[in-house]
Amino acid sequence: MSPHAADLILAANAGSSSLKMSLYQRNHDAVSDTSSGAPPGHRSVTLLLTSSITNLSAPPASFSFSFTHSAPHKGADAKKQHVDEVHDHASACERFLQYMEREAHIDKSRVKYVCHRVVHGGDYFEPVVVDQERYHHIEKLSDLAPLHNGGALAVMKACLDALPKAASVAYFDTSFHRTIPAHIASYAIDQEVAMTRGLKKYGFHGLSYAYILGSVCHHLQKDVSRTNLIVMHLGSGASACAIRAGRSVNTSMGLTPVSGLPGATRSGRIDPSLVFHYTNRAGHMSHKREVEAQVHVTLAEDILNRQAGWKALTGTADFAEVVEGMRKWEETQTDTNKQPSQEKGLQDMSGWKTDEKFKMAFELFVDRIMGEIGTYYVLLGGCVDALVFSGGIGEKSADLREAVVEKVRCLGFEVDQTKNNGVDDQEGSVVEIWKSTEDGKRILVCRTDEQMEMAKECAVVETFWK
Ligand SMILES: Nc1ncnc2c1ncn2[C@@H]1O[C@H](COP(=O)(O)OP(=O)(O)O)[C@@H](O)[C@H]1O
Ligand SMILES: CC(=O)OP(=O)(O)O
Ligand SMILES: [Mg+2]
Repeated sequence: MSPHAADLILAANAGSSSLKMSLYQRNHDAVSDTSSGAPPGHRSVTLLLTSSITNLSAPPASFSFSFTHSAPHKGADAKKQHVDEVHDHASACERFLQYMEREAHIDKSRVKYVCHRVVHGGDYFEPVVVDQERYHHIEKLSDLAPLHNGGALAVMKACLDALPKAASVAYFDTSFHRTIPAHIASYAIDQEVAMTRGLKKYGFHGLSYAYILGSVCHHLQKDVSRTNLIVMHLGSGASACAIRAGRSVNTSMGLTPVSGLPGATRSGRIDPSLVFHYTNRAGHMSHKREVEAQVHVTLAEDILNRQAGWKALTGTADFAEVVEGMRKWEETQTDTNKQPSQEKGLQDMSGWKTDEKFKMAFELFVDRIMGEIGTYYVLLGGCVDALVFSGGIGEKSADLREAVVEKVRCLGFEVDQTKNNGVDDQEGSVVEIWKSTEDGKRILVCRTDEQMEMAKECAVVETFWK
C-alpha cells in the first residue's frame, strides 16, 4: 500500500508528431481559476514531471525526452535523450511510465486519473470518463482524425494496462468550438446528408485555445467574457481561431484536421476536386501503415494528411529546417524581398535550388495565415485585444512571427524586433512582443499547455475526489 493517497493526475496529449505527457499533484485546496486572479492551473495542480516525445510523424525519427521538475518552459533542468525503443505513441507512453517509476521514483498507484486529449469528439462536448461504449465512440471517429484519435486510443490502452486502477478521462479538442454559429460551421451541401452524416466544421486544437484564452485573459487582467482574440496555433498541425467575448466564432480546421492551414504533412485547404486529378485511385482504401489498423482512410485522405505539407514541398516535416533553408536562400539574394516566382515554379520545380523550395514553403504558410487573420479581423469588426502566436512554430520561430506581422501591418499591427527575437529569454506562459500606443492592442506569444488545461479541469471536479 502506498503511503500517499491517490492524488496524482497524468495528462497525455497525443499530437500528430508528438506525445506530450505531464504528471501533476492535485492541490488539497484545488479551486477553479475563473476568479482566482492566478495563472491557469496554478491554484489547482502542481507540476511534478513533464516529457515531450517529438518527431513521431517523421520516421526514421530521432526521439528526445525532456524531463523537468519545474516549469516546462525552462529547459535548464531538462534531460534530453534519444530513445531507440520508442517508435509510436504507445511505446512513447510506456517509456514515460517507466521513467516515472524507475528514475523519478513515483509510485504509479498514486495516479488516480489519466486525462487524454482526444482530437475528434464528434457530438461529445463535455469530458467523459472512458468506458467501453465511449472508447468505441472515439474509435469510430478515428477516420475523421486519421493522424490523431488512433494515437490517443493507443495511449489509453497503454495506460489501462500499466495503471489499471486509474480512470481514463477524455477531453475533446472539438468542445471549444461548439459555439461557432451554424452559418459558419455549415458547408453548402445538402443539409439532410450533412445532418445524417455529421458533415460540418468541428474545429480542433480546442484544449490549446481554452488554455490560451485563460492565460491571455490573466495577462491582460481582463474578463474572459469581454475578450476578443485572433489566435494561431502553429505546430505540426496548424490552425487559427477567432474568439469573440471568450467564445470561438470561427476556426480554420473543419470536418477533419486536414482543412485550413497547411501543416507538416497536411495539405490544408485545397480545391476539393484537386485530389481526383492528383490520382485516379483517390477513392480506394489506403492500407499503408499498421497504425491504421483501426483507421480506415482512402488514398485521397492519406495523400492529403501524410504526403503533403512541408514534407511534400521541401522534403522535411520540421519547420525549423524550413526556416533554416529559407534563410540560406535569402543570404544568396541581393534583394531579400524577392519571392520565388510562379513562372519558374511552373516550368520545373525539380530545377529549383533546394533553398528556394524552403522559401516558397515559408511564404506559402505566411500567405495562408495572413488570409485567416484578415478574415477573422473583419469577423470581429476590428475589435481585437490581441493577436496570439502559439504551438511549436508560433512559439519558437521569430522569423515566422515577423513575416506574418509584416503582412498584416495594414490592420495596425507592428513588429518590435528586439521583443520578437527575445521571446526565448522570457519566462511565463504569455510573452508580450508588441503593444499599440494608440488603442492598446497587442501581439502575444503564448506557450500553450494542453496537458495543464485538462489537469486543472480534472482537479476541480468535486465528485472525482470524494
Ligand atoms: N525553432 C523552431 N523554429 C520553427 N519551427 C519549430 C522550431 N522548433 C520546433 N518547431 C516546429 O514545431 C512543430 C511541432 O509543434 P508542436 O506544436 O510541438 O507539435 P504537435 O503539432 O505535434 O503538437 C514541428 O514542425 C517543429 O519543427
Ligand atoms: C489537431 C491537430 O492538428 O493537432 P496537432 O497539431 O497536435 O497535431
Ligand atoms: Mg499539438
